[in-house]
Amino acid sequence: MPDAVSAALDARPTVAEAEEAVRTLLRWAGDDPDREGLLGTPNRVVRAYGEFFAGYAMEPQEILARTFEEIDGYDEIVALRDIRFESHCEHHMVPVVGTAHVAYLPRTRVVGISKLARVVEGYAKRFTIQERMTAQIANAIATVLEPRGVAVVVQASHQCMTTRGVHKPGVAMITSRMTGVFRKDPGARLELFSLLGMRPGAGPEGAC
Ligand SMILES: Nc1nc2c(ncn2[C@@H]2O[C@H](COP(=O)(O)OP(=O)(O)OP(=O)(O)O)[C@@H](O)[C@H]2O)c(=O)[nH]1
Ligand SMILES: [Zn+2]
Repeated sequence: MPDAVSAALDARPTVAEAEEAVRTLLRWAGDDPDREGLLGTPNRVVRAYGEFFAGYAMEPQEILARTFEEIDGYDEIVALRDIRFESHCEHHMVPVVGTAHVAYLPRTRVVGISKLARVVEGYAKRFTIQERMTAQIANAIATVLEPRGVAVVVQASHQCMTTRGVHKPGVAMITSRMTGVFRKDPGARLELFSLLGMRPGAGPEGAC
């Protein structure tokens, strides 16, 4: 875990301090935190934050640690498509919701497929930007599995663009990170896109 993240985890405020911060924001919004309907809200928000930001306590590289080597020479792409995730934009602290496609070309070992989805969760459940999250997912898989290549494609809708600011609903942000053969070999990339049901050059389908 990067030192800055683990230091921040160690220095977490108490529940009471976090609840007080929510009361301050309620007052900033123009409401009265002491009215009946809002009395339980600070504690609910603090518990919701525990879910939204569970990724800070996860170590995605450890999630990938259990691998299987008995694969009888399997040397084709392994791909997991449409992994839904919920994240939060680090600039506005509002939701980012989307899907990730994660693929790799194994060298000698594979990982349990649920672990790929857990790695997405581990990086999504933080304050982040989509580019960094995309790179972190790919880097973790590349580092631990040492495959011949990793590909991560993320498509998401950012509420900071849909519910405020520029107000552009229906806009999808698409990011990708390719390593190894997927970066170097256009044939491998084409095969990947065909497995994922994507046509190179075509527009994205099903924007969130
Ligand atoms: N590259 C990138 N930008 C993001 C992401 N999430 C949010 N943003 C953008 O971060 C930028 C922050 O810009 P600022 O000008 O500092 O903030 P702002 O005044 O609230 O900007 P507006 O959103 O344009 O109202 C905005 O353009 C957001 O759309 C992300 O995952 N990646
Ligand atoms: Zn934002």
